[in-house]
Amino acid sequence: MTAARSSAAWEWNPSTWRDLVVTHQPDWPDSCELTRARLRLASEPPLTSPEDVREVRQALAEAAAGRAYVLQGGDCAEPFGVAARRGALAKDKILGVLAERISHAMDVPVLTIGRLAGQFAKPRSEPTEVIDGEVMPTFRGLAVNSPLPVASQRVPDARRMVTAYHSARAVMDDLARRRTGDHHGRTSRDGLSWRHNGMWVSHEALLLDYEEALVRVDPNTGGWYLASTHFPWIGERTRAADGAHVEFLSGIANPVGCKIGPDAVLDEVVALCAKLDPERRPGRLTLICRLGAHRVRTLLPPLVRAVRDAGHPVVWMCDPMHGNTRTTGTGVKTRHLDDITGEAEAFHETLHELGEWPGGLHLELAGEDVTECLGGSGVPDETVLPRRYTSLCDPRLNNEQALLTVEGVLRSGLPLRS
Ligand SMILES: O=C[C@H](O)[C@H](O)COP(=O)(O)O
Ligand SMILES: C=C(OP(=O)(O)O)C(=O)O
Ligand SMILES: [Mn+2]
Repeated sequence: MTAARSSAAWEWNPSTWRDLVVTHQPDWPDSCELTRARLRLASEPPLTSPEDVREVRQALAEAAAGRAYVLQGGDCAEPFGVAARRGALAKDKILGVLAERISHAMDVPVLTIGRLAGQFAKPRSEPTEVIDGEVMPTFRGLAVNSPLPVASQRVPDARRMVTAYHSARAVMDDLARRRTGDHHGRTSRDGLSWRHNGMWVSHEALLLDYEEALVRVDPNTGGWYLASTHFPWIGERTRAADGAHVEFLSGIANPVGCKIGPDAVLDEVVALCAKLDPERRPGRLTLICRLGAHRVRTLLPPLVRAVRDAGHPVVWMCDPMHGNTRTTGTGVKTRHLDDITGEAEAFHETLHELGEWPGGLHLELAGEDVTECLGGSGVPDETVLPRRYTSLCDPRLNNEQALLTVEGVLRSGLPLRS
């Protein structure tokens, strides 16, 4: 941290993160291409409006107050182009079905948020991998490199960030067209459901060169907002309270999320909350817990108490995917539906016991009949996994598995709104 950062006169701007330690950024080999990409992105139209960002924040405040539930889902790593557009519509459809089911059972409005229109960058455990005897950089999301198992294609290419933006924009345009054709009205609360027509969107704010270039000024308030998405989140690997990612998200007006994994230290989480939600505003901060099926009952209570004692009115959301990833004997990354439903159920029960509202569920789901996670009628055992395993990164739920996860949550004695 520089001396300037600790002084009271320090003021945030979209590039103050550059003074801090930044992890999980690609080693862009061509700095001229990087500069060109940043300038190009900075000149493009925003993908979201300050009004929409405010509306999502208000909706999340309802979830923080126990009056709404959030359903967030989509790919681990999003494809480009036509596949992204088809995928977004498939996700909108399944999230809508799940939201109706939850809303009906819980008697609360459900806010749906896609993991899309920007979910193009991945933090990885290892910088390299060996494929057919050749060492190559790991795939880090389509905004960085190609998933093809060819070493030259794995070199980071900053021009991909511009392609990512255009892919996201095509998805946003599709969703906007869908919205116009829908007669329910925005975030309508008629009937049991509360669905933003065409979904709100979110992604992990990992690639800070991309995100910085898409910060815009809200002409009504003069403040900054992130125009690459409605609801950015920080991943488990980049949530250091004094790190660059937290600094970056601390200055934008959007509601923000942060993943919390099993290694989180309570003091760190409290420091993180202080930095991201200094005004303790409902809707500003969502903690997306991914603790693992076998540890959630032990780890969640002290976490909830620490955040509550610090006075942050967060949305408590459950990600039952990332704490439950396994690799099969043949090297296939998968997740067991029993672990996923187990963590989701335990999360909801534990929050209920603590007198807190379980505010939502964060899923990696395909919206298609994939065979990536184990369980349900379609994927009874590991031999089925290779049949339709199309994920670019982590294994996603198919529609049946997603529905079974939701039914598990609803069976877990989820408290009805008081
Ligand atoms: O979800 C995304 C992460 O990038 C992923 O879980 C890390 O996976 P890895 O251990 O295969 O790198
Ligand atoms: C990388 C991800 O999760 P986490 O940061 O929780 O590991 C993800 O959501 O794809
Ligand atoms: Mn993932």
